[in-house]
Amino acid sequence: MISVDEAKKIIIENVSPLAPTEVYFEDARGFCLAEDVRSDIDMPPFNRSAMDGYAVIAEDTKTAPVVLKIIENIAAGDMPAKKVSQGCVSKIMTGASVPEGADAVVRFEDTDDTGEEDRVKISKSVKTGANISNRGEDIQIGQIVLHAGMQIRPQEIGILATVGKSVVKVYPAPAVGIISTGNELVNVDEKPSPVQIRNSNSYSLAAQARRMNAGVEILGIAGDRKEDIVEIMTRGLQKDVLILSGGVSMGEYDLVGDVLKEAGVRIYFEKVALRPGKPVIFGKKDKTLIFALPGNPVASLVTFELFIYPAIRKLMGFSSLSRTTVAALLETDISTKRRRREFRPARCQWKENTWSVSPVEWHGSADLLATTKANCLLIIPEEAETLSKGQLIDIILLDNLC
Ligand SMILES: Nc1nc2c(c(=O)[nH]1)N[C@H]1C(S)=C(S)[C@@H](COP(=O)(O)OP(=O)(O)OC[C@H]3O[C@@H](n4cnc5c(N)ncnc54)[C@H](O)[C@@H]3O)O[C@H]1N2
Ligand code: MOO
Repeated sequence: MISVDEAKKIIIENVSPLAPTEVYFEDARGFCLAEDVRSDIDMPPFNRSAMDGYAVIAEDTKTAPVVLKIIENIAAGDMPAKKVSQGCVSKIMTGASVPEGADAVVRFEDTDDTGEEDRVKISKSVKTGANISNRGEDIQIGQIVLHAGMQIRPQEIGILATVGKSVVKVYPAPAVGIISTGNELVNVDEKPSPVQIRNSNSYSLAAQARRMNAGVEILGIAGDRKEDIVEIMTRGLQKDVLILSGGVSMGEYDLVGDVLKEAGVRIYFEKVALRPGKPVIFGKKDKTLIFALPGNPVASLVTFELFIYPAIRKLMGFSSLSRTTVAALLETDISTKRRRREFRPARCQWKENTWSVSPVEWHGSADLLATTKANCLLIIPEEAETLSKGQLIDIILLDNLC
């Protein structure tokens, strides 16, 4: 049996990024940029007022309070028409172009009314450059503003808009197919008999993959007969990633491993030293990555986050592949089972300048409801004999906000 780290390493070594594709920039959120993006403009594109006020010659304000003559009113988007000369000012709004001659802006709050429409009293002196953002101080024309490999978040979308890059090259998300196996499974809208259960794994797995932007097709339920699994798997092998759930342990009807081998899938591993999720298969056929996960819903959820998450991140061109892990203070003692690395549903919160974590009440690998109370997985190392309240422990954050 291999370790979690070895399993991850094998997966990562056997995944290559998908070929980049062009998308409209508004659709690029969450994807990894596949090209450097340069600016076609300076930002700001002109010397710009950062405040509503008066464009002045700083020298004229030295003797403030001083009364100066207003020669123009410049709004954002206006081209200034007049040069500011000694003794004169232009009224200017935030975002407007600073007129020739002016070298500072005095805020409205630092002026007083004179009672005359074309005169203003400057009550406070300003230094040269005050309240002016200089042309090109943020971005210079030709500068690389976004680098290949960056994740496109809302702020990168804004930069793409700023530099007029409406079509951008990204690594696409994979097409994912999901098959659940098991004679006991029924569809969501059916009432299970006393020996049946509803298929939940297909939907939680689909949601996990969709949250990464993947295109998902739920391919259906295959009964525990080789022919059933083979038939539905043929469709799944067209995908970039095929996920199967159930039928991977030691039972007489656990046929997934055999079916994969008979279909010519190269199997890299079939068991990993972890809890929950020991029986987990990773294989590959042509370009398709195949993950066969244990049927127990928490094992399915955890093995997705541990193994499929990094595989999809790599397909999508990212270099950071795993979910965020942080150290947290354990709030209770925990008894360990040892030998396999354990991942327990837990709840963390930011308290007194540190993360604190407690395991949630959990009845094992089938208890999916417990995970709805969790926002992280607490990691119990293979070798840990006991874990005590107050010690630092690694946790994997499952949500953006905890
Ligand atoms: N003799 C052994 N038995 C088992 C072992 C073992 O090492 N030796 N491992 C156990 C572990 S650990 C797990 S996890 C399970 C994994 O079993 P399978 O992947 O073969 O899964 P199934 O037997 O098909 O199902 C297990 C459990 O999960 C329910 N299930 C299955 N599919 C779904 C679904 N789509 N939605 C919701 N629930 C599902 C299923 O009804 C079972 O209750 O094996 C142990 N046994
Ligand atoms: O490891 Mo199984 O995955 O306990 O439930």
